[in-house]
Amino acid sequence: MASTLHSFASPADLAGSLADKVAHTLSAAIAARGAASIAVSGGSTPKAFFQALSTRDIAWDKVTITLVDERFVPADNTRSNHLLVDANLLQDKAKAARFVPLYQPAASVEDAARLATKKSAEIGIPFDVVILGMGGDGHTASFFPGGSNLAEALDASTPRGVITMEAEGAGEPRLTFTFSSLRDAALLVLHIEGEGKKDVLAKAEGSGDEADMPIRAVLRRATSPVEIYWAP
Ligand SMILES: O=C1O[C@H](COP(=O)(O)O)[C@@H](O)[C@H](O)[C@H]1O
Repeated sequence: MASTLHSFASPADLAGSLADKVAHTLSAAIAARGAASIAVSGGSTPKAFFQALSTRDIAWDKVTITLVDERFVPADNTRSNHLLVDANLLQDKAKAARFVPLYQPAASVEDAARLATKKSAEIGIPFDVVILGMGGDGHTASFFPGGSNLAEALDASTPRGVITMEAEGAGEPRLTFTFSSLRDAALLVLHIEGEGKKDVLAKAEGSGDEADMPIRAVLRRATSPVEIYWAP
């Protein structure tokens, strides 16, 4: 599926414009179906976007928010993506939204993945909005190069849901939605910032194995157009 690059003069400009686009998409879904869903990424990039989105006028009580991936750590851990969303997105007007966490206080990360799959199945498919990030190693969500379950995660025939991932570059064991869960969002965004990530994107757009740069699976095989939002 084709991708479109949207470039902005600054991260603040990007955050405002992406917040407007997402708010519009969520509101359209609410008008059509009475509910809307969004799966967001963690990491350092989305903070300003989260803060901008939280101020937008949406019927937030009809919106379900979840994460595309999470570390197997509780929500009070400083590395938790849930904590980032709590502090920056579930604020202001967006306080009224429902949040479905991927982390579950289970005995193992595998048990947590099963529970997260069950709970997230209630959200409805496909997601209205998916916001992906990308690491310097070409990972997206928790699709890490060398990841323990990477082939399963990227296989389009793997059922929708949450699986586990362990990888050298990942730190803690991870929980991640599969590629099949994310590829068909009504609005599928790749949000990246900085010249370094633009170079990584250019490399990913070239030839090479998906396993080396898993973002390639999204760029090559997503069934929705990929809207790339970039600022220096
Ligand atoms: O590990 C993660 O990193 C990526 C990218 O993070 P960033 O700090 O480079 O913006 C993120 O998309 C993913 O959700 C997160 O778990």
